[in-house]
Amino acid sequence: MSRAPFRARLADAVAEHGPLCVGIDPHPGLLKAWDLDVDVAGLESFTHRVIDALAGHVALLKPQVALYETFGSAGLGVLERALAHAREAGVLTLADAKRGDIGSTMAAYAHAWLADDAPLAADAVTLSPYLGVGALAPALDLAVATGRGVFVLTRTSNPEAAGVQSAQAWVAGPGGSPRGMREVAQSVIDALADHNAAHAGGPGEGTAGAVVGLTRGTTGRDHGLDLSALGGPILVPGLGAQGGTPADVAAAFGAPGPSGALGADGGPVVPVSAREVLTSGPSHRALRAAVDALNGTLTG
Ligand SMILES: O=c1ccn([C@@H]2O[C@H](COP(=O)(O)O)[C@@H](O)[C@H]2O)c(=O)[nH]1
Repeated sequence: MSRAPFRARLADAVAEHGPLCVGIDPHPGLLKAWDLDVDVAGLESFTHRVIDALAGHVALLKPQVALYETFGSAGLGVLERALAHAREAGVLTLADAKRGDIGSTMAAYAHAWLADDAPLAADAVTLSPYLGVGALAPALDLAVATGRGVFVLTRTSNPEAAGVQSAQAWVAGPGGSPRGMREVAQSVIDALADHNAAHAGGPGEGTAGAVVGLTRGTTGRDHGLDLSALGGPILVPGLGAQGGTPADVAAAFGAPGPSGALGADGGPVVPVSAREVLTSGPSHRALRAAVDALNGTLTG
């Protein structure tokens, strides 16, 4: 099936609804707070309620795959039906699966989340680059072919990540040309930028997005990364429950552009909130009000 590139579809959705991505994170405590049992039926009710409340109201929904996997095959069944429901309701989905493996196994992960005929296909998937960005090629290639997207972890929002992601490494550029010493997180951004540059103006334009977390060391622009050449969307987790604020988003990524999308360099920049929005549920009206309030402050 031919569809517009994910980045263009995301930019349109952000222009229509605002930049916020809502995480669907059905933690046991949230199920209980919504008066649901902590079982597969509760998981299903919670998930479909979020989709019914927010489809047509938010740019992107991000189900957290771990919270479905924990229920085994029945939980993955709930996720499969949820992704189909979201597709029918016309809202973009990002499966937060953080996959990454050697190339031959990566091809199976890529098919699972990004192929047209895959039961769990989403509009985009999160990937981990710590087996090498090159090992992610099957996912990047399939995303280009199917008009889907990937978001690769670069600087995550958790404090434990600094030791690996901020380490200095000697890295080669395209074709083995010397690039020199780089922070690991920046070297991942550089590789994603190379991928996007190779597809500029084509059907895979902006396929490679980056995850740049909000809360660790972000005051002003001191996430410390040069995102100017990325040419893809940026997912910014850490808003709300992890302590990040809309002011931190603006300080780190710049003021909203004319379409309401944050960030001048590439983008769109899509801040994520799960628990802060979800604790306002289960009423549809309250969930929408929480999204409106956050989108208002993010673009205000
Ligand atoms: O660096 C990262 C990458 C992913 N996440 C995920 O985003 C949500 C955040 O949930 P909140 O309730 O808004 O804190 C969650 O699914 C994380 O696994 C992240 O937080 N940081």
